[in-house]
Amino acid sequence: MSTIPTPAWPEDVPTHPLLVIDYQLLKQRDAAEIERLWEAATKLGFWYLKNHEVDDLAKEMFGLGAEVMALPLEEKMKYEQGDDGDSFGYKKAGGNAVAASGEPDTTEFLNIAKDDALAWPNLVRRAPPGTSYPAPALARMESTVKPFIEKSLEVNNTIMDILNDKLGLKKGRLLEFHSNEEFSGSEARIIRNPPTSNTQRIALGSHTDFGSLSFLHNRQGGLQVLPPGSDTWQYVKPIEGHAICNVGDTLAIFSGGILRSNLHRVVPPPSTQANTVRWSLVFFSRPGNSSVLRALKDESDIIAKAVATSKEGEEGKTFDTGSTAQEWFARRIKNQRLANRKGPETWMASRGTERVQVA
Ligand SMILES: O=C(O)CCC(=O)C(=O)O
Ligand SMILES: [Fe+2]
Repeated sequence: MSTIPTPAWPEDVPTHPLLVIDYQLLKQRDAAEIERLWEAATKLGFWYLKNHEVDDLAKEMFGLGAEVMALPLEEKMKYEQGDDGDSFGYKKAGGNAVAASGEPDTTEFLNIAKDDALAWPNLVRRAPPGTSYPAPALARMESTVKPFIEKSLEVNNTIMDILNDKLGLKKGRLLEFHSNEEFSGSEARIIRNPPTSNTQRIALGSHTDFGSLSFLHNRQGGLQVLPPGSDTWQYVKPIEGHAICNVGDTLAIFSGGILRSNLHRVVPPPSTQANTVRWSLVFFSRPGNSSVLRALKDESDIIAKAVATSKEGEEGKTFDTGSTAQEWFARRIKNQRLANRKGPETWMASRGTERVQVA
């Protein structure tokens, strides 16, 4: 899979530009680069990240993904995530709704818990081998998954540390929520989407990400964002060597809406890439399970001001969720699953900070 060259992006397809942020400059805490990151994280909530040092590890992960997804469905289903709101494990194509109508998704994915990868050779979140993760994932946990997760954590933690300081929080506050000492929903996800002749078919429904930061690697297009104030979905063009990073719900909530968790979805790749199997890979950083999701307004004047001036009834309402990170994820995951669907209300119950409802 990773050896088959990806057809070039069709230049006649409109795309939404993202700022390109240089990870090496962020590591040096370059002031101008920090300002550009801040602009990206607050306006759209998406940016490209270059020079991030994870490309080789991402390639290895794609190789692992190809091995896992080539297994018979029956074998993969032994490691299914289940219907109770657990994310780790395998999700078959068609397992989730993509909209209130209950239309099924077309992507299959494997989620591997950060906690399991870091504790390896122990498995601390999933049942023992045989019911935990498919054999190729266990075989490459040490050589591939663990290094990918460790490096992704380094990248996301660097970004989080910078955003923390810009938000006026005490040093290291956001990182406290994301400590390795507590179990969390943080996970690596490998996604496969088969080609389809139906170019309108939604692969992964409109959503905001559940956690704090997402670090995404893809080769083909198909990811779309709904830019603020627009009702037109726009492709994000994949650029070789550039990851795509985005802010999720929990950072939006902690920051009182200053950081933006933007709606996105996945549709089939356009024209030149339409006949290819689409692969993507994400590392999601999520807060420790017991973290209470609310704006940290008593810890930062900047956040307090943002909450005070936010519009009544819109964002303001969602900043005090009354929910822990664990409850937030379980609710969202559980209610996306078609096995749990009662009607459109199940989809509505799966929503996070999404402010615009798109059917
Ligand atoms: O595959 C992609 O490009 C995006 C995947 C995504 O949005 C997700 O898994 O939350
Ligand atoms: Fe997403």
